[in-house]
Formats: sequence, C-alpha cells, structure tokens
Amino acid sequence: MKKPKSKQQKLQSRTTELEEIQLLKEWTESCKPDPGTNPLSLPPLPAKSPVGRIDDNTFSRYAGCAKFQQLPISKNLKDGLRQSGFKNMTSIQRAALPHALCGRDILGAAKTGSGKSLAFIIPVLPKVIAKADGPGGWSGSIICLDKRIRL
Ligand SMILES: Nc1ncnc2c1ncn2[C@@H]1O[C@H](COP(=O)(O)OP(=O)(O)OP(=O)(O)O)[C@@H](O)[C@H]1O
Repeated sequence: MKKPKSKQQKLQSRTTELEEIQLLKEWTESCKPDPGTNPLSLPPLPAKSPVGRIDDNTFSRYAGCAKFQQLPISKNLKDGLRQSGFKNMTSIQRAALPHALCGRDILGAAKTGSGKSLAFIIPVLPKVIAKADGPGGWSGSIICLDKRIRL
C-alpha cells in the first residue's frame, strides 16, 4: 500500500505542480500559432528536436506537431496519454489543440470516431487542475447536443 504523503511532501508536490503550470503558461504564450491559421499546414517537428524550454526565452514550436508528447501539457497528462496508448494526434486533434491550448475558441468538424473528444477535453484539464485549489474551486462545461440528449 502507498504511504500517505506528509504535509511537507504535499506542499512540495503542489509547489512543483504550480511551477509546471507557470512553465506551460509561458510556453503556450510564447509559441502561439497565428489566429486563423491551420496547424495542419505546418510540418511536424523533426523526430529528435527538443521539446519544451530550449533556453531562457525560447520554447519548442507546438503548432503543427504530430505527437501528444510535443504539446505544452503537463507531465501527468502526457503520462496518462502514453499509458492509454495515445501517441500520435489525429488530424482534428492536430488542427484544434494548438489553438485551444492557448485559450482560443474553436469551431471544428470531423467525422465520427476521428478523436474529437480528446481535442476538447485536453485543453480543459489544465485549467481545471490549475484552479483546483483556488477560490471558487474548479469547473468545466461540455455541452453535448447529440441524439442521446435530445431524447
Ligand atoms: N490520437 C489518437 N490515437 C489513437 N486513438 C485515438 C486517438 N484519439 C482518439 N482515439 C480513439 O479513437 C476512438 C474515437 O475517438 P472519439 O470518440 O474521441 O471520436 P469522436 O470524433 O469524438 O467520435 P464521435 O463523433 O462519435 O463523438 C476512441 O476509441 C479513442 O480512444
């Protein structure tokens, strides 16, 4: 059984989490794709190119990247995706995620089973986690207008 974390350990891990959130914010902001552009028109990152912070003021490009591991999302989320077998993004994910992660509204359409769910869930999770301990708690809304709800 896992030993419960001490108060000190909990504080340390929350501090690390907040540092990561700050880093992801800087990364997301500094490499925003131009509004209205289609990330699918950009080439994927070369296979072995560095991901994340490259030097003090430079981060890797995430628009056009083809792998979840190249996105500015937390290590926990990347681990979860990898453990679930998600490695390469589908086209709708590649097109939507770079804009959605930097806070833009997206209107996307893609056929059934093309991976739309992860395209809208991944951008919501970091916001929910960042606000988990803040005032007002956390929330996210997903409005589904499909035949199950119209019943
Ligand atoms: N990048 C990916 N790599 C591999 N499998 C994926 C990926 N993204 C989603 N999937 C899988 O593809 C299947 C369909 O995904 P999902 O349900 O998100 O599609 P959808 O476009 O939202 O479908 P619907 O139109 O029915 O709502 C699921 O089994 C999901 O786990």
